[in-house]
Formats: sequence, structure tokens, C-alpha cells
Amino acid sequence: MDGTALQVNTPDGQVVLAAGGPYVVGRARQADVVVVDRRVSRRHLILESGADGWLVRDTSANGLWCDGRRVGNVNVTTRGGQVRIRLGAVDGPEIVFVPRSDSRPEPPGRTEQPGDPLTALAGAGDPPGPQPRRVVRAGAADDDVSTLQHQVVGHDRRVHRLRPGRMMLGRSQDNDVVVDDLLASRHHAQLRVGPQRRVGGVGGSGADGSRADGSIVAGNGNGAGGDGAAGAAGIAVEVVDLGSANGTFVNGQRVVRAFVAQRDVIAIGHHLFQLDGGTLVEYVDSGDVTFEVKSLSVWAGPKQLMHDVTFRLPARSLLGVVGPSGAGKSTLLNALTGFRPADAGVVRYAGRDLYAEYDELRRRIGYVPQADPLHGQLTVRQALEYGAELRFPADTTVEERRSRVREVIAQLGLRDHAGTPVSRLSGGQRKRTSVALELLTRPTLLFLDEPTSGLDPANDQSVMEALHGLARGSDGTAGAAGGGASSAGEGRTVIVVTHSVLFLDLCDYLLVLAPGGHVAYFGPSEGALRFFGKKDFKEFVAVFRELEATPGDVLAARFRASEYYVPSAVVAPVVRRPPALLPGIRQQPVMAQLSTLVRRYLRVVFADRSYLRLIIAFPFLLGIIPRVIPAKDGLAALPEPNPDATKVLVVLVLCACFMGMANSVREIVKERPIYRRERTIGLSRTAYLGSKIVVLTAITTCQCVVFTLIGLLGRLPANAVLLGSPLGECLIAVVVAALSSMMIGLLVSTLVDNADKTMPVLVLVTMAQLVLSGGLVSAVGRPVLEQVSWIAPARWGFAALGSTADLNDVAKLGRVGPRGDPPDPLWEHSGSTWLLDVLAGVGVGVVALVLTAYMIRRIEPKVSRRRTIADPSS
Ligand SMILES: Nc1ncnc2c1ncn2[C@@H]1O[C@H](COP(=O)(O)OP(=O)(O)OP(=O)(O)O)[C@@H](O)[C@H]1O
Repeated sequence: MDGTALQVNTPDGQVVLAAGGPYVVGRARQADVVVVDRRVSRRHLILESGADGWLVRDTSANGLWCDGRRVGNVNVTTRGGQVRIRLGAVDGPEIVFVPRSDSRPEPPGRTEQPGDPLTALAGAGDPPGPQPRRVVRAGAADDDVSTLQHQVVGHDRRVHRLRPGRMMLGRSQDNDVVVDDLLASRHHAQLRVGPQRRVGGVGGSGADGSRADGSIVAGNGNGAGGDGAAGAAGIAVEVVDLGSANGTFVNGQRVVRAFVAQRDVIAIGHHLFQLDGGTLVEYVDSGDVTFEVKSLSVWAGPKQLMHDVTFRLPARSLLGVVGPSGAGKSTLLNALTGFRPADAGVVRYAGRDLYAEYDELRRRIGYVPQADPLHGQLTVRQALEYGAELRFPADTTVEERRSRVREVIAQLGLRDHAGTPVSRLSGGQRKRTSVALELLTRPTLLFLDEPTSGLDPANDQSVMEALHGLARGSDGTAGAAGGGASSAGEGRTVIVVTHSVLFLDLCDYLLVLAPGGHVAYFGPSEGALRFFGKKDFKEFVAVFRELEATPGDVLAARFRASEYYVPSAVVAPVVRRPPALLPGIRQQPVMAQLSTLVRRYLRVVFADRSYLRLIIAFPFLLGIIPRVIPAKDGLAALPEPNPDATKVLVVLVLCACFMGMANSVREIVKERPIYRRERTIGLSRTAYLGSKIVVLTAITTCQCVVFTLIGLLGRLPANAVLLGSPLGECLIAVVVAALSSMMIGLLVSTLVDNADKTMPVLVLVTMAQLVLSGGLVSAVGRPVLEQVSWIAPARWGFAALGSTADLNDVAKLGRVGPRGDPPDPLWEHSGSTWLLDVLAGVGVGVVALVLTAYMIRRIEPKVSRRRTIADPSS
């Protein structure tokens, strides 16, 4: 025996087998190397080492395939180098055998079928060096839905015995299978287990297979071929979603009810279930899975923004993505998160196609945007509690959410700052709070967009250390932030786009992008220093200059020629159907979200004491302005024109319009990052705008009442026209003008990209309203001005006031000489005219609201599904 170890690379993992054997490779669970694909036999081949190297003995029905031909037994020798074989068909899953003299696995960045050997499935903490015989469970072809469970092997594995009848799954303790996950609803799904009835063979069942006698017709369109629905145990199992917030998934697709076969994967939150004979095996996605990117390319029209990006990360690793401005980092981030999928290539999480199974897998993705999605006025704990309320199903209890918030606060080392308003945190603490917000739902893939931008080196280091710890599943923040509970056991893949180079050594891997989205380097972070000829990362800024000065394809070629290059599998492109549009990811009904958002908004308002003082003082100060006008005869009609009446009413309505718009004009633009992030986690647009309208309407109406009373005290119009109360009519007119202006303010707030830009717009719109109100300049009989005035709330508010006050008579319009203004028909002292004015004012507000609801889509994150997918992967 020559003692050579054998490295076996399967589509989703690696294992190094010590000399000896025999080792079985096949579909059977008991195989030493499991490759679950329907083309693979249960015991497909046997590996044994001998004096001449390794012998691959074919024991399968469908054979071993090499270079398009079926082959017999195969010898693998050190001299002959690596051997590639496909199992069961010419395009079956490929296995690569690499004879190794050291029996140590290759580093993940350097293998052709890369992946952290053994650790990809068994955890990152394995010591290097010779490994005992291990089982690797490998994935199969893209379209094989029966191959999922093996890639999500975490540490936790529980077995539940199936019993005939109905078994409940959910978060509360009264379920047969308790799913300890806040993403699961209290009563989430039901398994209906019945005797199997074969009708027309396996796969023959229709929609609802339940039968009057309680038995279930076996068969499932998405089942695993030969086994049929739970057929091995003579039972049929159907899973029924019980209207859960987060959904029940079978093989990555959300289902209302579906039959499940052996090896189908039922997913509820992070928990995955699989039938195994008469049992239900439960696995928890604990982050011990690989993340793989193959040949990703992105185009914008004819321009290619990303070229053939390929890399593979072992479980629990931290990847830093760096590159000069415009290199394509954001484009890559969008492709990896699935927000804007790449036009070609594959992203695999745990061997599963992220794009194809996005509906389920997007719930495992956390994304921390560059701008912190936090309200500065809320304390860390409050921000997280409201975040939890929006992220978890409506049936979670306050205590459950609080407990999870306490955990993430500890995990990120924020215990000492839990009661501190976010605005008073240091940059690093604030960023850690943003990360904590994402960690609430325990994502196993965490993306961060420039988390350290604008931070000083100390904070930069604390954030990078925290990320390093999060990837490992250890508490990386302890040193930086004074300790916290250990979160060991909860690892994740962390991918961080950064401009900061000082602490890149804390990353396990680096991906250096060159302009045009070319890969200038991917590999271990210390390898990057060698590759670019630098001593430490402080010198790395010079690398960016070099990258900018050199064409991207030259840099990519240089990398391809290096020892770090990992080619992706070269196979013919496959065209896949574009994935269907996905349903929303909303956890709670709109009204529940509305309630959360209204409470949060009120808390933000009340937490900001100076703002609160301002909105209280505002109506009193504005009320003084109309009082400055002497108006000794009030609004009364005199034998001669009473000019003071017009002035008082113009000032009143202008103040209302200004106040309404000032209240709202910054409200959306200032929390854009929050809105964008929350939209992706299921925030309802209606609930969001609804919360703004509810709170702002309450504030604006109260203000209007105060300043209208101050402004009109002792000078009310003599007679009402419709409601019997001149004061009531004036209040309604003022409130309508203010609220419609408030809606215009919200519209402006969605249109501008910066809160500073709202002030000039506020001034401009207020001055325009002054002119268009008709109080300063008559709009009657002046084409254009008259029509334009119809879109001004001030026009209708002033007209309604004028109608109640009978301003045509009070100002003696049409009676003061040939140059005097004509009477305004909208000021007619009649109930119908007043009503028309008020309704038209409301109409302007409604139009502004509809436009706001439409335009707010512009600032939402663009999540697009790609059109056709040329998939160059195997
Ligand atoms: N829709 C588009 N159409 C055309 N070109 C685009 C489009 N989107 C992005 N680009 C270009 O693609 C390149 C990569 O953009 P991207 O924003 O991904 O770079 P980046 O590395 O994130 O830059 P920065 O570090 O400045 O944020 C840039 O040259 C950009 O101008």
C-alpha cells in the first residue's frame, strides 16, 4: 500500500480519505461519501487504496462517465494526477479524485472544487492535519430538488416519530413538534400522516390527496423519483401551512399544502425537516454551510458591469470585498443578496441555488446598509424592540421579542448602551446596533455595505472585530465593548464591502475587484499581501491606484495566471426559466404594522424634546401673526370695503399651509435608509404612509385649532353658510388647507434626496401659495393663473374662509371702480360653494397622497428578478 490519501471533491464538499478503505460513495445515507442525486446508485462506487494507488470500483447500475464516455473501473495514482468522473450519466454529478501525499485538505481558495474541506459541513473549528474518515454529503444537479437536506447539516439533529393522523408543528409548546424559532408562527403547519394508497403509480396524486377513509394518496410532483411520497415506510405525508406569517416551504418553494416524499425538505424558519422512513428528522441551519459563487456576470444594456466572478467561502468565514470606486462592489453586493440578481452565473448557499429558492433563502439573509437604518431619538433597546415587532410574526409575545432583543444586545456588546439614544452612540456602537437589528432574525448570511465608512480607526477595528466574531459564532465584541454573552454555536457567513484597508487582516478572505467588475484577487487575506507585493494592509491603498490605472481584463488575466485562481466548472450554459415574481415577505397584517409604526413615530416625536417644544410653540407664535393686523372692525361687512378682513384671512391660510408642509416635508427623506431596509423585510407601504398621515394629521390639526382660535378670537365672520357655526367652518377651512399642504410636503419629501433640499422647496411652495391663494392677487378671469391656482391648497382654504366670511361683499369686489377686482365665484356666501371649496381642498390632498404613494417606489430598494439565466454552472 502506498499510503497516499485521496481527496474527493463533490459538487458541494470535500473529504480527504486516509489510505485504506473500502469507502462507499453513493446515494445511501450510510455511504461514506453521500452524493444525493437520483442518477446515483445507493452504492455507486467503492474506493480502495492499494500498492498502485487508489482503485475506483464501479458498483452502480448507470456507471461511471468520463469525457462523455462510460468507463469501467478507474485507477487514481499520484503520477496520473487528478481524475474527474461523473456519476450515473454523461451529465451526472461530477466527482474529482485528487491523490494527496500529505492527507491535508487544500486551502479553500485553491481547489478546483473549492470549499473548506471537512469544515464546510462539520464546522470551522476542526484542527488541521490528518483527518479521520468523514462523511461528506454532497449536492447534485441544479434541478434536483431531492438533494437539499444534506447541505444544511448543522449540529442539531432531532428525530420525531411520525404517527398516523395530524401532527402539529409550531412555536408554542402544545405542538407535536415544537419549532423553537421566532420566525415560526405559534401553530405554523400540520403534517397529515396516513396510510399510502397507490393510485396509478408514484407521482399520480392530484391536488388534495386526503381521502374520506383517512388514508392519503401517495405521490408528489416534486417528489424524489424512485421513493415516492414517504413510500419507504408505507405512509403518505402531506404538509399543510396553517396561515403562518413566514410560510412553509417544500424544496425551497412556499406551499399551502403539498405531499412530501422521502428526502424532500420542509423548511420552517431556520428549521428543516426531512422524512426518513417513519420518522421526521429535524435539522437546524446553524450557519455551518458554504457560500459559493460561480461565473457571475452582470450587464447594464451592452455594458458588462461584472465579469465572471467566482469564489467559494467555507462556513463561518468573513470575506472582505474591496476595490476602487466604481469597481462594481455594489453591483456584486446586489447580486449576492439577490436584490438584483446577476444576469448569468449561480450563487449557492448550502449548495442551494439562491436565485431559484430565493423565496425561502432570502429569510436567511441579513443586510446592513451603509446608512444606519435607525431613528436617532430612540434608545438602542427601543430601536431593537420596534425592529423585532416588524420582523417577527404578529403572534410573538412581547416577552419573546424582548428576550431576543436582550440576546442580540449582549451578542454585540451593547449592554452598557441599551438605554442610550442612538444619536449619542459612537459610530462603532451605532453600526453594531444596526448589525444587532439584523441579527434579530438570526441570518446565516450577513452582508454589510461599508460599515466602517466615516469611522475612526478605533471604531473601525471594533466593528471589524465584531464581524470577525459574528462569522465565527464567538463573541468578537467582548474585547471592544466590555463583554457580552457568548453566542458560540451560531456562526454565519459574513460578507463586508469596505473602503477601509487598515483591518483587512481580520477578514479570512479578500475579494479585490478591479474596474469593470473583474476579479483582481480572491483568496486568503494574507495571500493578498503576497499577491500584490505589499508588507501590510496600510500599503494597500496603493493597490487601488494600481487597479485604477490598469485595464480590468489585464488584472483578471494576471490573477487567473496566479496560484490563487480557482476556475469554475466549465460546462455548457443552461437556460433556466426566469423565477416567478415572489410574494411579499410581510410578517404581520397591515393594521398591526400601522400600529407599530404609529407608536414608534410618536415615541420618536416625544423623545426629541426640542422638536416637541417647537411644535407646541409653533401655533401660538403663528397665531400672533394675524393678530398683528389691527382689523378693528373684524371681518364685518362695512358700507365701504374692509381690506383688513382679506389680510387676516390670507395670513391665516398661509400660516396653515406653511405649518402643514413644514411638519411633513422632512419626514420621509430623513428616514430613507430606515424605510428602504424595512421595505425589504416586509414593511407595508400603506402602513408606512398611514403612520405618517395619522401622526402628522393629529399634530397639524391640533396646531390649526390653536392658532385659528388665537387668530380669529373676537373677529369671527357674522354668519355660517352650512354648519351653523362660523368658527367651525373657519376651522375646517384652515385644517383642510393645512392637511393638503402637509400631503404636498410628504410628496416633496419623497422626491428630494436630501433633507437640506427641503427648506428652499418649502419657501418656494409657500410663496407660490401666497400668490395662488387669490387673496393677494385675484385669480378670477386670469387664464393660466386661475387654473394653476386649483392645485394650491391655499386657494381652496382661502375660498372656503371667504365663502363663510362673504368676502365678495366684505371687500366690495366688482363695486369699486373699473380697476377693482371682480367678485370670486368660489367665495360666494352659500353652503354649496363652501362645500365645493372644502371638497376641492381635500381633493388636492388626496391627489398629493396618491402621487406620494406612487413616487415613494422610486426610493425603494430595487429587487428585480433576472430575465433569462444563462447558467454556466454544473
Ligand atoms: N444601471 C447602470 N447602467 C450603467 N452603468 C452602471 C449602472 N449601474 C452601475 N453602473 C456602473 O457600474 C460600475 C460599478 O458600479 P458600482 O456602484 O457597483 O461600483 P462600486 O464599486 O460600488 O462604487 P463605489 O465604491 O463608488 O460605491 C460603475 O462604473 C457604475 O457607473
